[in-house]
Amino acid sequence: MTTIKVGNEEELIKKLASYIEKISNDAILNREKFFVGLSGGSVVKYLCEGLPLINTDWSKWSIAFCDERVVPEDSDDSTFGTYSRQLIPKTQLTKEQFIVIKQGVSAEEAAKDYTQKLKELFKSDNFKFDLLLLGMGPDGHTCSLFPGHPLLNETTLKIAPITDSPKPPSSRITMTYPVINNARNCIFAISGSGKADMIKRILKEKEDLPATRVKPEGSLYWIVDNAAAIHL
Ligand SMILES: O=C1O[C@H](COP(=O)(O)O)[C@@H](O)[C@H](O)[C@H]1O
Repeated sequence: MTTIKVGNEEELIKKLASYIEKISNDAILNREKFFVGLSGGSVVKYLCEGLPLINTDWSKWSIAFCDERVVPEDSDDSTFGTYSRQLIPKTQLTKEQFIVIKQGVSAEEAAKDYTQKLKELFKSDNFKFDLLLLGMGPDGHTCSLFPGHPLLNETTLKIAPITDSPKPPSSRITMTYPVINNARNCIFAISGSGKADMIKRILKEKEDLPATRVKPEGSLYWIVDNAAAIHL
Protein backbone atom coordinates (compact mmCIF):
# COMPACT_ATOMS: atom_id res chain seq x y z
CA MET A 1 0.00 0.00 0.00
CA THR A 2 1.23 3.48 -0.86
CA THR A 3 0.00 6.59 0.93
CA ILE A 4 0.42 9.82 -1.02
CA LYS A 5 -0.05 13.03 0.92
CA VAL A 6 -0.95 16.24 -0.89
CA GLY A 7 -1.61 19.76 0.35
CA ASN A 8 -5.24 20.30 -0.47
CA GLU A 9 -8.17 19.22 -2.61
CA GLU A 10 -6.86 20.96 -5.72
CA GLU A 11 -3.56 19.07 -5.49
CA LEU A 12 -5.45 15.84 -4.80
CA ILE A 13 -7.43 16.26 -8.01
CA LYS A 14 -4.23 16.77 -10.03
CA LYS A 15 -2.39 13.87 -8.37
CA LEU A 16 -5.34 11.53 -8.86
CA ALA A 17 -5.57 12.55 -12.52
CA SER A 18 -1.87 11.87 -13.06
CA TYR A 19 -2.20 8.33 -11.62
CA ILE A 20 -5.24 7.64 -13.79
CA GLU A 21 -3.39 8.90 -16.86
CA LYS A 22 -0.45 6.54 -16.20
CA ILE A 23 -2.56 3.50 -15.31
CA SER A 24 -4.91 3.96 -18.29
CA ASN A 25 -2.03 4.40 -20.73
CA ASP A 26 -0.19 1.33 -19.37
CA ALA A 27 -3.38 -0.76 -19.69
CA ILE A 28 -4.01 0.45 -23.25
CA LEU A 29 -0.38 -0.18 -24.23
CA ASN A 30 -0.34 -3.69 -22.74
CA ARG A 31 -3.91 -4.91 -23.32
CA GLU A 32 -5.43 -2.38 -25.74
CA LYS A 33 -8.29 -1.65 -23.35
CA PHE A 34 -8.86 0.11 -20.06
CA PHE A 35 -11.46 -1.22 -17.62
CA VAL A 36 -12.21 1.23 -14.84
CA GLY A 37 -14.75 1.38 -12.01
CA LEU A 38 -15.97 4.74 -10.74
CA SER A 39 -17.46 5.63 -7.37
CA GLY A 40 -20.05 8.22 -6.43
CA GLY A 41 -19.94 10.77 -3.62
CA SER A 42 -17.03 13.18 -3.45
CA VAL A 43 -14.97 11.23 -6.01
CA VAL A 44 -17.37 12.47 -8.70
CA LYS A 45 -16.14 16.04 -8.28
CA TYR A 46 -12.46 14.97 -8.27
CA LEU A 47 -12.93 13.04 -11.51
CA CYS A 48 -15.11 15.57 -13.29
CA GLU A 49 -12.46 18.21 -12.64
CA GLY A 50 -9.35 16.04 -13.09
CA LEU A 51 -10.12 13.67 -15.95
CA PRO A 52 -10.57 16.34 -18.63
CA LEU A 53 -6.90 17.27 -18.01
CA ILE A 54 -5.40 13.90 -18.93
CA ASN A 55 -3.98 12.54 -22.16
CA THR A 56 -5.48 9.15 -22.91
CA ASP A 57 -7.19 7.25 -25.72
CA TRP A 58 -10.76 7.69 -24.50
CA SER A 59 -12.07 5.25 -27.11
CA LYS A 60 -10.36 2.39 -25.22
CA TRP A 61 -12.15 3.07 -21.93
CA SER A 62 -14.97 0.87 -20.57
CA ILE A 63 -16.49 2.31 -17.43
CA ALA A 64 -18.43 0.49 -14.73
CA PHE A 65 -19.61 1.65 -11.32
CA CYS A 66 -18.14 0.40 -8.05
CA ASP A 67 -21.63 0.96 -6.69
CA GLU A 68 -24.75 2.57 -8.03
CA ARG A 69 -28.00 3.75 -6.57
CA VAL A 70 -31.18 2.05 -7.83
CA VAL A 71 -32.89 5.26 -8.92
CA PRO A 72 -33.87 6.79 -12.27
CA GLU A 73 -30.96 8.11 -14.33
CA ASP A 74 -32.29 11.65 -14.13
CA SER A 75 -32.29 11.57 -10.31
CA ASP A 76 -29.63 13.63 -8.53
CA ASP A 77 -28.80 10.41 -6.64
CA SER A 78 -27.86 8.50 -9.82
CA THR A 79 -24.09 8.23 -10.04
CA PHE A 80 -24.23 7.57 -13.79
CA GLY A 81 -26.61 10.51 -14.22
CA THR A 82 -24.11 12.82 -12.53
CA TYR A 83 -21.14 11.64 -14.64
CA SER A 84 -23.33 11.83 -17.71
CA ARG A 85 -24.12 15.48 -17.06
CA GLN A 86 -20.77 16.59 -15.61
CA LEU A 87 -18.03 14.44 -17.18
CA ILE A 88 -19.09 13.26 -20.64
CA PRO A 89 -19.44 16.80 -22.07
CA LYS A 90 -15.84 17.59 -20.97
CA THR A 91 -14.19 14.50 -22.57
CA GLN A 92 -14.48 12.36 -25.69
CA LEU A 93 -16.28 9.64 -23.70
CA THR A 94 -19.68 8.52 -24.93
CA LYS A 95 -22.63 7.21 -22.91
CA GLU A 96 -22.24 3.83 -24.61
CA GLN A 97 -18.89 3.34 -22.85
CA PHE A 98 -20.62 3.29 -19.44
CA ILE A 99 -22.08 0.07 -18.07
CA VAL A 100 -25.32 1.33 -16.56
CA ILE A 101 -27.85 -0.35 -14.33
CA LYS A 102 -31.17 -1.57 -15.69
CA GLN A 103 -33.90 0.96 -15.05
CA GLY A 104 -37.24 0.35 -13.31
CA VAL A 105 -36.32 -2.93 -11.60
CA SER A 106 -35.55 -4.06 -8.04
CA ALA A 107 -32.03 -3.91 -6.60
CA GLU A 108 -31.88 -7.70 -6.82
CA GLU A 109 -32.73 -7.73 -10.52
CA ALA A 110 -30.43 -4.75 -11.19
CA ALA A 111 -27.53 -6.61 -9.53
CA LYS A 112 -28.17 -9.78 -11.57
CA ASP A 113 -28.42 -7.76 -14.77
CA TYR A 114 -25.24 -5.81 -13.95
CA THR A 115 -23.36 -9.07 -13.29
CA GLN A 116 -24.44 -10.32 -16.71
CA LYS A 117 -23.32 -7.07 -18.34
CA LEU A 118 -19.89 -7.39 -16.74
CA LYS A 119 -19.62 -11.03 -17.90
CA GLU A 120 -20.23 -9.78 -21.43
CA LEU A 121 -17.74 -6.94 -21.00
CA PHE A 122 -14.95 -9.18 -19.72
CA LYS A 123 -16.05 -12.18 -21.82
CA SER A 124 -15.47 -14.14 -18.61
CA ASP A 125 -16.61 -14.59 -15.00
CA ASN A 126 -13.28 -13.10 -13.96
CA PHE A 127 -13.98 -9.38 -13.59
CA LYS A 128 -10.46 -7.95 -13.74
CA PHE A 129 -10.57 -4.17 -13.52
CA ASP A 130 -7.45 -2.19 -14.37
CA LEU A 131 -8.45 0.43 -11.86
CA LEU A 132 -11.11 1.05 -9.23
CA LEU A 133 -11.51 4.63 -8.05
CA LEU A 134 -12.81 4.50 -4.52
CA GLY A 135 -14.21 6.88 -1.96
CA MET A 136 -14.61 6.38 1.76
CA GLY A 137 -17.45 7.71 3.87
CA PRO A 138 -16.89 9.19 7.34
CA ASP A 139 -18.11 5.84 8.78
CA GLY A 140 -15.42 3.91 6.86
CA HIS A 141 -17.72 2.54 4.16
CA THR A 142 -16.55 2.14 0.61
CA CYS A 143 -18.65 1.29 -2.45
CA SER A 144 -21.96 0.40 -0.73
CA LEU A 145 -20.22 -1.84 1.82
CA PHE A 146 -21.13 -0.49 5.24
CA PRO A 147 -19.69 -1.29 8.71
CA GLY A 148 -21.27 -4.39 10.24
CA HIS A 149 -23.33 -5.22 7.14
CA PRO A 150 -23.56 -8.91 6.10
CA LEU A 151 -22.38 -7.97 2.57
CA LEU A 152 -18.88 -7.55 3.99
CA ASN A 153 -18.71 -11.35 4.04
CA GLU A 154 -20.24 -11.95 0.61
CA THR A 155 -18.09 -14.34 -1.38
CA THR A 156 -20.51 -15.69 -4.00
CA LEU A 157 -22.11 -12.63 -5.54
CA LYS A 158 -19.73 -10.34 -7.40
CA ILE A 159 -22.29 -7.58 -7.73
CA ALA A 160 -24.73 -7.60 -4.83
CA PRO A 161 -28.00 -5.81 -4.14
CA ILE A 162 -28.46 -3.86 -0.93
CA THR A 163 -31.86 -2.54 0.15
CA ASP A 164 -31.00 -1.34 3.65
CA SER A 165 -28.16 1.09 2.96
CA PRO A 166 -27.79 3.28 6.07
CA LYS A 167 -26.86 6.15 3.73
CA PRO A 168 -29.74 7.16 1.47
CA PRO A 169 -30.91 6.09 -1.00
CA SER A 170 -31.43 2.69 0.64
CA SER A 171 -31.62 0.67 -2.57
CA ARG A 172 -28.29 0.13 -4.37
CA ILE A 173 -26.02 -2.37 -6.05
CA THR A 174 -22.37 -2.76 -5.13
CA MET A 175 -19.19 -4.56 -6.09
CA THR A 176 -18.18 -7.06 -3.41
CA TYR A 177 -14.66 -7.86 -2.21
CA PRO A 178 -14.10 -10.75 -4.66
CA VAL A 179 -14.25 -8.14 -7.45
CA ILE A 180 -12.65 -5.24 -5.60
CA ASN A 181 -9.67 -7.27 -4.43
CA ASN A 182 -9.22 -8.81 -7.88
CA ALA A 183 -8.38 -5.39 -9.35
CA ARG A 184 -5.01 -4.47 -10.79
CA ASN A 185 -5.10 -1.10 -9.03
CA CYS A 186 -7.32 0.57 -6.44
CA ILE A 187 -7.06 4.24 -5.55
CA PHE A 188 -8.79 5.93 -2.63
CA ALA A 189 -9.01 9.73 -2.95
CA ILE A 190 -9.81 11.40 0.37
CA SER A 191 -10.02 15.08 1.18
CA GLY A 192 -11.16 17.20 4.10
CA SER A 193 -11.16 17.29 7.89
CA GLY A 194 -14.45 15.38 8.04
CA LYS A 195 -12.55 12.23 7.03
CA ALA A 196 -9.54 12.78 9.36
CA ASP A 197 -10.71 10.58 12.23
CA MET A 198 -11.56 7.70 9.91
CA ILE A 199 -8.25 8.05 8.05
CA LYS A 200 -6.46 7.65 11.39
CA ARG A 201 -8.56 4.60 12.34
CA ILE A 202 -7.94 2.95 8.97
CA LEU A 203 -4.40 3.90 7.96
CA LYS A 204 -2.79 4.24 11.41
CA GLU A 205 -4.77 1.96 13.72
CA LYS A 206 -5.67 -0.58 10.99
CA GLU A 207 -9.15 -0.99 12.47
CA ASP A 208 -11.30 -3.58 10.69
CA LEU A 209 -13.66 -1.39 8.65
CA PRO A 210 -14.99 -1.77 5.10
CA ALA A 211 -12.31 0.44 3.51
CA THR A 212 -9.55 -1.42 5.41
CA ARG A 213 -10.63 -4.66 3.74
CA VAL A 214 -9.67 -3.33 0.33
CA LYS A 215 -6.48 -5.29 -0.28
CA PRO A 216 -6.25 -5.84 -4.02
CA GLU A 217 -4.04 -8.39 -5.75
CA GLY A 218 -2.52 -5.41 -7.53
CA SER A 219 -1.55 -2.00 -6.16
CA LEU A 220 -3.38 0.03 -3.55
CA TYR A 221 -2.96 3.81 -3.28
CA TRP A 222 -4.44 6.22 -0.76
CA ILE A 223 -4.23 9.84 -1.93
CA VAL A 224 -5.00 11.95 1.11
CA ASP A 225 -4.87 15.72 1.56
CA ASN A 226 -3.42 17.50 4.60
CA ALA A 227 -6.78 18.08 6.26
CA ALA A 228 -7.70 14.40 6.06
CA ALA A 229 -4.18 13.26 7.02
CA ILE A 230 -3.84 15.52 10.07
CA HIS A 231 -3.72 12.60 12.56
CA LEU A 232 -1.28 10.46 10.58
O1 LIG B 1 -22.75 6.56 -0.94
C1 LIG B 1 -21.60 6.57 -1.34
O2 LIG B 1 -20.61 6.97 -0.50
C2 LIG B 1 -19.23 6.68 -0.75
C3 LIG B 1 -18.43 7.75 -0.03
O3 LIG B 1 -18.92 9.02 -0.41
P1 LIG B 1 -18.20 10.36 0.02
O4 LIG B 1 -19.10 11.47 -0.49
O5 LIG B 1 -18.08 10.36 1.52
O6 LIG B 1 -16.87 10.37 -0.66
C4 LIG B 1 -18.95 6.61 -2.24
O7 LIG B 1 -17.62 6.17 -2.45
C5 LIG B 1 -19.94 5.68 -2.89
O8 LIG B 1 -19.66 5.50 -4.26
C6 LIG B 1 -21.31 6.28 -2.75
O9 LIG B 1 -22.35 5.53 -3.37
